[in-house]
Amino acid sequence: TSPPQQDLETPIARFQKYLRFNTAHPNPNYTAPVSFLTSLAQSLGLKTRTLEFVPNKPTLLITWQGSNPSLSSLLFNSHLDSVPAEPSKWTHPPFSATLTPEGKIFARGAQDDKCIAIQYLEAIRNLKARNFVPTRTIHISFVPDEEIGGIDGADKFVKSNEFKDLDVGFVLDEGQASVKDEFRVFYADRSPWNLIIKARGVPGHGSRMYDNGAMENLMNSIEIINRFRDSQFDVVKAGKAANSEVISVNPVFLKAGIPSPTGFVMNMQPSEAEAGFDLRLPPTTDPELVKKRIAEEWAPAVRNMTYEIIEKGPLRDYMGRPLMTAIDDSNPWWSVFKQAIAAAGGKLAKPEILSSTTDARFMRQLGIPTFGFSPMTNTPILLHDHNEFLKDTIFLRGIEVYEHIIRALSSFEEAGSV
Ligand code: MET
Ligand SMILES: [Zn+2]
Ligand SMILES: [Zn+2]
Repeated sequence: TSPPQQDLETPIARFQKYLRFNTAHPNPNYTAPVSFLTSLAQSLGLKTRTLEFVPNKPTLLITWQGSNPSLSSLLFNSHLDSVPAEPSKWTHPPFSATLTPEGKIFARGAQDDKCIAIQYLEAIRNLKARNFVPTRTIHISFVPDEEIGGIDGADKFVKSNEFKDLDVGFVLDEGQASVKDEFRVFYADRSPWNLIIKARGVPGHGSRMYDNGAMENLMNSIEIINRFRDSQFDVVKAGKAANSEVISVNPVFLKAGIPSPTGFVMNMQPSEAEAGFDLRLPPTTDPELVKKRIAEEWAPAVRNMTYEIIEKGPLRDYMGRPLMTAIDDSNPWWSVFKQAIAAAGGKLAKPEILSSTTDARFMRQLGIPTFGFSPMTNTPILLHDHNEFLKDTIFLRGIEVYEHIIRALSSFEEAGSV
């Protein structure tokens, strides 16, 4: 474990220091980590800028100037925030960044995604120490609010004039751990929708059986939604598609009943009942078909149902195309990226769609080729879980991988116009 007066002389110590800032929702502390990252970047001779599109929600932008400013730049993105943690369910406090004798660093954010933030900077430190000079300019962004949808974070950043001035040609954002020896790379995310369905119905005595009660109407809908969920999950269970290639719909809250001081009134049937769902749509999904299904089957007016869909971000790019980055010869960055992983001595798994969602969708919306990548092999997937950890050896290896990636991408001159 770490001494109380922690020095910052090693990459692991700097990673631990960053992990100790509590940037969990609902009250993330953004000020302290931004000032830590700012001084870290300045000690490396990098230019820093803090942009504040919404008060108290800073985006930190770090720049390593390239030798040829006429080429488009590279952007390495990560988010400052994390999901909450329940300390009582953890073996080590979630913001202690405890390093165990077997080299595991326990912290909320160790995988998602504070590892890449420090790895980007450590890779630059090492490249600078070897007098490497990038041809393309390299930007690193640290954005707020990814975990709550990115509306005040990456979305505002990519739509700003400051972003336009960066002339970004290619983006790397976070990915996900790999349980195998191969690195995973993501060319698309699923898009999130929040769905709230509300039933109204005939109220009445708890003892009566009658048709068209609110609870009955809601439960009918839940059964229908669950059948759809099964139909999607069966495809995955049969091995015909990955989790991220089907539509997921999972109930996340239920709200009904007439409250009483001891809980709920038990002999009255309520006139209203509500349920909330997390939906994730693969990039090629036709949203109109899903909306039709919701209107006609999941929350039909004939069963006294109403609904609200909250689309958390874009589904299509500015040209109306699905938000997918090409993984063929039409995207020159793909082959440069592949070569960089090979040069690092790594193996790359088949590119995937990410089951969850990242800020990459906002960059893809602009048509900028964007991959999701977090260099974690042989690591259990613990994002949003209890006891999230990353092994020191995996973290350090990731720095080397980014050195190769930055070297290759920033020296790539052919794609001058992309
Ligand atoms: C709702 S926007 C995405 C937030 C988070 N990264 C998730 O996938 O759940
Ligand atoms: Zn993340
Ligand atoms: Zn997350």
